[in-house]
Amino acid sequence: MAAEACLRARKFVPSFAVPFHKGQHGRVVVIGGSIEYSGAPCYAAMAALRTGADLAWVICAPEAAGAIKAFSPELIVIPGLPSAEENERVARLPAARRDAVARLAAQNLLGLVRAARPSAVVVGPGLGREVAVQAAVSAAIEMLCQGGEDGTGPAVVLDADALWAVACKPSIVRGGSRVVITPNAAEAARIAAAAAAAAKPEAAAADARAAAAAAKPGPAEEGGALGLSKALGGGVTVVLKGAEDVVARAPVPGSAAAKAAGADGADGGEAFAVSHAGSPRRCGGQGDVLAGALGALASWAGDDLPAASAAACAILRDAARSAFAKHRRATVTPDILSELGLAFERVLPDTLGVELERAE
Ligand SMILES: NC(=O)C1=CN([C@@H]2O[C@H](COP(=O)(O)OP(=O)(O)OC[C@H]3O[C@@H](n4cnc5c(N)ncnc54)[C@H](OP(=O)(O)O)[C@@H]3O)[C@@H](O)[C@H]2O)[C@@H](O)CC1
Ligand SMILES: Nc1ncnc2c1ncn2[C@@H]1O[C@H](COP(=O)(O)OP(=O)(O)OP(=O)(O)O)[C@@H](O)[C@H]1O
Repeated sequence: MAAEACLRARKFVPSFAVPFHKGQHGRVVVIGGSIEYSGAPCYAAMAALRTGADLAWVICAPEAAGAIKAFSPELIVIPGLPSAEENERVARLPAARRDAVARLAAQNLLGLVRAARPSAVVVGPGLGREVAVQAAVSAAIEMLCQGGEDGTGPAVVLDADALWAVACKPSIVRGGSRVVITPNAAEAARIAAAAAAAAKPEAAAADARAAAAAAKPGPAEEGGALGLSKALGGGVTVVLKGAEDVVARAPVPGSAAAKAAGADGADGGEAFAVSHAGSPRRCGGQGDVLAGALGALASWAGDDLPAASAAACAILRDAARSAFAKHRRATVTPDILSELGLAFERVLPDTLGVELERAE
């Protein structure tokens, strides 16, 4: 199934045979980066570029902007998230006032996102969990997942601390058909517990948060990813990361896909494991690379986000394996970034569309 999904992905990768201008192969916006975590958004944005996107933005906390700019001149850096001072101020506000401030901050954030005219938005790497940042990003995710007025908005990839926002309020992704979430075992357990708590009659917003906080990671089996997509209302693609990555998407109840599946007596949806050989090294940041690579692939995938996800997982694993072969125990995430181009061609061969001159 993963091999079949990669075959699907080969069909939507843009070729270099056709003339195009800067931006047409992907404009990826990463929302993340805080004073503690400035590496994660860099890894995600650089992975989008190394996978083939033309332009990458990072919208980050003002305190992180200098460090992110210093990482690479390739990145367009916008200090558009609430500052540490703003986080302290908002944390002292009463809840109702906090919501109003969050809505305004979310509108500002979306204004910055729209100005970039993105093909994909990756939310979460290095975002942190400060109150004002989480409130603004949660409201922004909810708006992004609605897909814009004509339903043709950018693909949305939610990773790392954006998944904390989903665990606090699972309904923010409901109805999102061009949305991928990329939880590790801990993040999947939080979202599953929160979605189950939120589904109970008369559940309060605090119930989901309490259930998420108490959740413990369990075994990541295939039913887990499909079950998670279903618990989130279907339509959302889930990439459950682990020793093998499981990609799944349940149909939205009442949709044509759900009705067709129901006629067969099945629940429907798609679920498969990506077990492409990876690296034994578990240095931090590999999830960020996956999220950024997925941002580029999702830009081209239209509705086929399971195929984009399968390809991104296989490419990340292949690149990590190559990096480990060269650097062994010294492998760090930038080594994996350097391997993405060749890994892409091994996983999705014959997608360049042009002949390369052979070195003598
Ligand atoms: N250089 C940088 O800037 C980097 C920044 N980063 C940024 O850091 C932020 C926080 O991200 P995060 O992944 O540390 O947070 P979270 O999900 O709470 O995990 C911690 C908890 O979950 C558990 N746990 C984790 N994985 C598990 C597994 N597979 N299976 C089972 N358990 C697992 C783990 O368990 P423990 O280690 O305690 O056993 C612990 O309790 C985020 O913004 C991210 O982008 C990183 O990207 C790295 C590079
Ligand atoms: N045990 C494993 N063996 C091989 N590959 C793995 C293993 N665990 C994770 N991976 C690969 O690493 C990728 C990132 O997974 P990981 O669990 O490290 O994410 P994460 O915790 O979100 O990372 P980050 O450090 O960026 O926060 C996965 O997509 C998967 O391909």
